Amino acid sequence: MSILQAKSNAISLLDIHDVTLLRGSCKVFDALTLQLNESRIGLIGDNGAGKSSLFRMICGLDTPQSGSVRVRHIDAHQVNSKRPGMVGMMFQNPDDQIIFPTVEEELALGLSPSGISRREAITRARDFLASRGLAHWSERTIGSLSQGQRQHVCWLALMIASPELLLLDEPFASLDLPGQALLGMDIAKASQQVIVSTHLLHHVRSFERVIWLDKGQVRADGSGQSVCAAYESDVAARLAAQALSFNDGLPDSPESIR
Ligand SMILES: Nc1ncnc2c1ncn2[C@@H]1O[C@H](COP(=O)(O)OP(=O)(O)OP(=O)(O)O)[C@@H](O)[C@H]1O
Repeated sequence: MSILQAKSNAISLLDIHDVTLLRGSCKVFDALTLQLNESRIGLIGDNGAGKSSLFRMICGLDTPQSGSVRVRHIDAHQVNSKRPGMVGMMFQNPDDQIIFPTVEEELALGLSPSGISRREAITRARDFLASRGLAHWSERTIGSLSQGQRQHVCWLALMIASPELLLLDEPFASLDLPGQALLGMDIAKASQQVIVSTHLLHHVRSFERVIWLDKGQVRADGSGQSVCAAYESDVAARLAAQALSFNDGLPDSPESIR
């Protein structure tokens, strides 16, 4: 099914139950439980809150020490073997995602679960790029692309692969304003379940559900409008408190000394 088709009612069920996750010596999640059924879900929170770690568990890259992560009733660590191509992740850093030296080869990789020949996959990748006005990118080497262009390639690779569940980790971070708008429109049109982690709150404010993670815990969970507003108020309060304590620590102004 093409990602460009109108939004359908096909919604994945994602069940995270009582999960504990350690990364190195860091306990990222402790008894985390979430059921994620909405078609658009935003993940927000400070650096280190656990957003990427949640994605890594869902796509089976990290296995929790206890609890379970099930995607459409399949254990996350078995998803790749049982249903190849069911979950797709756009990594925060394009260099963690891109494997092949050219754009068309990278896009063709996403078609391999369909079992078509490499030649056919390359042809489809070229056609897809042409349909996006990017025919001139086909044979471009990844090394010749800017950071934002690489991020764009990562999104194109997910689009052509068309997994049932899309996990987008900071997908807007390096994109210019037109690129952000285009990606926002692509996400809005996608037929799949999409979960977006971002620090750019306007991209998820209209989502039906946004989860604010705070040190691995769910701090707020509700409509995009309400959760983004709660997070912004908290950040504003923290900055105000920090400014106060900073001023407390400053030496007296010359006027007050006189
Ligand atoms: N490879 C690692 N080894 C040890 N600890 C890690 C590792 N990767 C992440 N962590 C820790 O896990 C916690 C969650 O990190 P994570 O990358 O999931 O946060 P995040 O919310 O995605 O942050 P950001 O907004 O900066 O992308 C942090 O405390 C981080 O320091």
